[in-house]
Amino acid sequence: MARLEKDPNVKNRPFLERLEFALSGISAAWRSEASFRTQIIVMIGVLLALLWLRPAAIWWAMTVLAIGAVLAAELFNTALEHVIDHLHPEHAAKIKIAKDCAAGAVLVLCVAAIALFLILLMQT
Ligand SMILES: Nc1ncnc2c1ncn2[C@@H]1O[C@H](COP(=O)(O)OP(=O)(O)OP(=O)(O)O)[C@@H](O)[C@H]1O
Repeated sequence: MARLEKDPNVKNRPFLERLEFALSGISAAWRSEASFRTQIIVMIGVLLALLWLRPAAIWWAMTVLAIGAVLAAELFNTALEHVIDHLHPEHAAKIKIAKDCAAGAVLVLCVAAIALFLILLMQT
């Protein structure tokens, strides 16, 4: 297996190339994860609702943070799944706990984001 930390062709590339790696990760998650696609579509709906409701700037800031947190957690969850499936494709009780916890982290942030949106609706 290639050791990436010693490979000058992979580590510490220029900013634009690292940006391309990051966008490629987002694109891979979009293609492989139905939940990531659902979250993005829901988030677009939430942003359209904000455009219509025109709440105070603080609500925009909190909503954008909540959206970013949910999508970032889903990307971490997807990253973890890929690493685990590559390193240990077999069924294992510990892997179930690891994957369930990662999915639980996404769920916690989704519930918090939904709660934030409901509070916003009650305030406007
Ligand atoms: N190798 C494994 N060993 C034990 N349980 C596993 C394993 N792979 C998956 N599971 C179980 O199946 C669930 C779903 O698996 P996985 O996370 O790979 O699929 P997913 O549909 O992409 O999930 P998510 O909606 O969280 O992205 C896990 O949360 C875990 O409970």
